[in-house]
Amino acid sequence: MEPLFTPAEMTLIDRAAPGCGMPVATLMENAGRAVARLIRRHHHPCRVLVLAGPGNNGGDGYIAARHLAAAGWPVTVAPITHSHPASPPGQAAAAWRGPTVAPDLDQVRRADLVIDAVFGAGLSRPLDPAVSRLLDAAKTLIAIDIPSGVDGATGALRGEPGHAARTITFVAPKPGHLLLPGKSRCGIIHCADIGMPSEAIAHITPSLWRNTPALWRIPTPDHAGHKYDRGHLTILAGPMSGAAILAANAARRTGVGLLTLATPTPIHGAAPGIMIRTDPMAGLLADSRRMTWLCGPGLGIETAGSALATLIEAQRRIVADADALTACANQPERLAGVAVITPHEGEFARIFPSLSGDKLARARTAAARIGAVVVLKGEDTVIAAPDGRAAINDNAPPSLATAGSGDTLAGIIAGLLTQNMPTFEAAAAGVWLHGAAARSCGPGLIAEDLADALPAILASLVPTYHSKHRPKNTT
Ligand SMILES: NC(=O)C1=CN([C@@H]2O[C@H](COP(=O)(O)OP(=O)(O)OC[C@H]3O[C@@H](n4cnc5c(N)ncnc54)[C@H](O)[C@@H]3O)[C@@H](O)[C@H]2O)[C@H](O)CC1
Ligand SMILES: [K+]
Repeated sequence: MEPLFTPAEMTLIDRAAPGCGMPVATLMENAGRAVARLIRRHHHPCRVLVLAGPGNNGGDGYIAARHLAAAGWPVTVAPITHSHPASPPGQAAAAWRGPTVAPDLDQVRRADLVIDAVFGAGLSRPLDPAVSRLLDAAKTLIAIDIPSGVDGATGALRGEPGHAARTITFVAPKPGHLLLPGKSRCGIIHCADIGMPSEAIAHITPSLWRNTPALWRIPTPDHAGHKYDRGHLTILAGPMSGAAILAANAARRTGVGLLTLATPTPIHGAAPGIMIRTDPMAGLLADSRRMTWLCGPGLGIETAGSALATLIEAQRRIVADADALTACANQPERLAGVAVITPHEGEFARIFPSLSGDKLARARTAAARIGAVVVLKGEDTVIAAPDGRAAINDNAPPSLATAGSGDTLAGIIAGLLTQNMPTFEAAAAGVWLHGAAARSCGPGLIAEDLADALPAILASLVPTYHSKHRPKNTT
């Protein structure tokens, strides 16, 4: 699992380090060396200017400068302000024997590569515009820990940070590396091991992770199982039946045993393996095996709203999307009892108009308020559980911004839930699978492609699945 630590949590870890036998100066030495090593690995020797701030981030910059200079690179340091001589960054500055210049635009323009070591975790107020101008003038900018001016906890911009080509952070990435708009300033993100003792890291119990397959486990069918063991998903279909069909196709690829489209009027064009039922919901709900339902895509706002209430009353496991969310505009209490909601920012704002703040905080607050997992979609989708756990997804390509993509995501999540995957894990896995499927399709993606791309992605996650189930070679 890949936890994400806020700057405040990172500070607690840093403070615990000396008590675990790891002085700050050694961590700083390791951090600066890691920065120099990564720069040498990814760039050819060139003129380097280090913009160094007053805190430990600046200290990392001085040490990176020393290691690059020792490797023969022409390096100059431009201190933005000076540090206390007795502090670890002050000592790192004192150990710098190379050229030091005033931070001005000419110096920046003369450099081929600029290291942003101005502020990291300690950013406490907006960046001075004069510093922004320097960072903005860099030909190639490499940020230490986080681009100066990006709030590591939220990804908000405090002032105008530069656009880094790469960012080298330590111990664990921070939420601000994955959340917009901060994410767009980080470039390629590297996380370096600086020898932080595990006892110091253990001071923090993570509740936020990068959404990777280490966070969840995809259900696999049992050898002796039958289709009912893999669950029965019912998807409500309405006037825009294509949305429900897209969701159904994706859900079936996740491995559900049976799938019904419940529709008031016959549907044409659905795959033959999909069951179409035109009887009233009450009849379908009489079958207790119909536990999991997807409500919303293409349904119509009024129908979705009343169907949602019926399903909640019947204590079903519900994924609410699209029209079911719009039906709850300004009335989040109508969602209490659902398992997962999958709003984009517009739908979220309609349901929770009074919630403000960063994306992570809003998703967590909403999840706690309605007692359901919230999948707040976007390039930086946040998955938040009512108990405070959250994940940030970072594998979604921009090609996913296409009609029917959201219906497909809702279908994938509902499909995993149908197979009894725990709710937070099913939502997180669904978001990741959706992104991975889109990536595997490449350019020209249409929503119909996503379901067909799922088997290869699933096989890559469960490598023993095929060999375990392939008949023995008898020749
Ligand atoms: N995570 C680790 O294990 C390690 C991280 N290291 C690096 O240390 C920094 C965090 O260091 P810290 O000294 O706490 O903060 P900063 O360097 O960001 O600067 C704090 C300093 O700056 C002043 N300040 C803040 N914002 C502004 C502003 N907008 N304008 C002017 N001045 C500002 C603030 O008052 C303080 O004086 C982390 O990012 C890593 O790079 C260590 O090397 C050890 C290991
Ligand atoms: K920085």
